[in-house]
Amino acid sequence: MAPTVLGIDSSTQSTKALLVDAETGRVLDERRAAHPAGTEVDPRAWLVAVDEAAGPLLEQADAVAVGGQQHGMVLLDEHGEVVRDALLWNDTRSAPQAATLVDELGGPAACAEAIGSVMVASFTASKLRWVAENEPASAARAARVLLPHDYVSWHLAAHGTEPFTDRGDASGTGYFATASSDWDRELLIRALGHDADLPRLPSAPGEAMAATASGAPIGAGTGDNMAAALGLSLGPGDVSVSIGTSGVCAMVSDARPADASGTVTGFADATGRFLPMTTTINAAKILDFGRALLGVDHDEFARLALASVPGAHGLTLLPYFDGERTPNRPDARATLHGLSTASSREDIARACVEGLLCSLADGIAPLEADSGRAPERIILIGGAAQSAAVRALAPAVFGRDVTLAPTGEYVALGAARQAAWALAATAEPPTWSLEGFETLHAAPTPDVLDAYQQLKARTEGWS
Ligand SMILES: Nc1ncnc2c1ncn2[C@@H]1O[C@H](COP(=O)(O)OP(=O)(O)O)[C@@H](O)[C@H]1O
Ligand SMILES: O=C(CO)[C@@H](O)[C@H](O)COP(=O)(O)O
Repeated sequence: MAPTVLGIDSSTQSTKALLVDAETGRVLDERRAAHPAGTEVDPRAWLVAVDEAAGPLLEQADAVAVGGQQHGMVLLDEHGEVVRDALLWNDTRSAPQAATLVDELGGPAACAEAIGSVMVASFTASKLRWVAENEPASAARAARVLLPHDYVSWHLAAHGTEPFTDRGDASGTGYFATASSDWDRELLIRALGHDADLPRLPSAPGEAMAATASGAPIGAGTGDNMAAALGLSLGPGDVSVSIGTSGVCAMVSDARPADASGTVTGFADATGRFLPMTTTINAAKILDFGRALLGVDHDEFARLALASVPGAHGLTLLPYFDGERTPNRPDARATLHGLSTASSREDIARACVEGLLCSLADGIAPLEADSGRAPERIILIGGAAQSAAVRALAPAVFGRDVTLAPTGEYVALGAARQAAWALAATAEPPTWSLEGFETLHAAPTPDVLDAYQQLKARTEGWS
């Protein structure tokens, strides 16, 4: 019988677990469990969720790996107990601390050179500095700092295992040097005020870092976006656009990014290369907000949006509801411009979908500029890629064809591929063929993006 592997996605809203055939990548079983809402969460809730979703599948797996939401700050004391709730990637309270750290490092260009990215509130280091300044007793108790996926992997490992991580997720902390692929302790100490234990890094991608109590190898795991790239087998010329809690545009690159403008974050990937990315804080929630406001379900919301016209009869939504990260406007709020008494429910739904897609178009353009070439494929994934309106309007707003990936859990699939890699102990991950991709065409609607850019420029400096 072919070996089976378990891939786990511990993302913002839920844990998803896939049991997968290690030779073909075929999904054999799938389970999920919800996470608590909010940007500050007791990390033990993720362990409850992983036990619920993955527990029944773990015994059947020959290897396992975990992809997790990036950047979240898990603080543990010397006994491994949780010091305070984890601050998540979408918690913007640490924006001033991020700006201070960037200054202390010598400005945006120096920061990008040191860690591959210009730090913003999402990065773990800025959260550590926030705790050091605002809750010094918690900072003093912190003996170990983990990322969400490290904490979940450690929970699955046999008793006595030292925590471990990978360079992909580590590159979102703000204390990992992407040039040397190693921790930068000076940056950790600068952020937290003292040294702390950090998880072990693999010496090569694909390495088995530990084993479960029953002896199944555990891969290093990685950040959810790095896992999605692995799950999609993202290749040169591909840009993935993920619409989950966050909106993420990503591509793989052999060159180490260091964008001093801060738009493109220069993370490492899970294969030894890099994953230049742009990320928004407001993505699927824009549609969740719209449909709650209109009191309809996903399907009816999509139907309403498609019943309006390009430009929603003059309605434009700048969707920075909970502050934004790309562009870096942590204190921003959303703006709906152009309402008249003739505006309809259909127009409001349309403005939400177009606002979401324009914010993603804003994320694709800098990746294109950075790589100096037009993407060959723009691949749509994530929960909100299931919306019929998103599917119909994405090629119109982006002004080019879009490749729709078959509905699936690509983060968990990528984690499963990493587990299969650890099991095979080969130099490269196994090749799994993906089928069922569909090309979406539409007539371009450039005026929609123009109106959005004008509103964005007009609201610069507003909060
Ligand atoms: N048919 C749909 N239309 C629009 N949004 C959807 C649809 N189905 C799911 N979603 C949204 O997708 C989001 C979850 O996406 P997912 O990629 O699983 O997020 P995450 O990985 O960040 O936890 C939720 O906000 C949910 O409302
Ligand atoms: O902060 C980032 C990327 O830098 C986010 O993409 C998080 O990794 C959360 O991802 P999702 O839960 O939306 O998948």
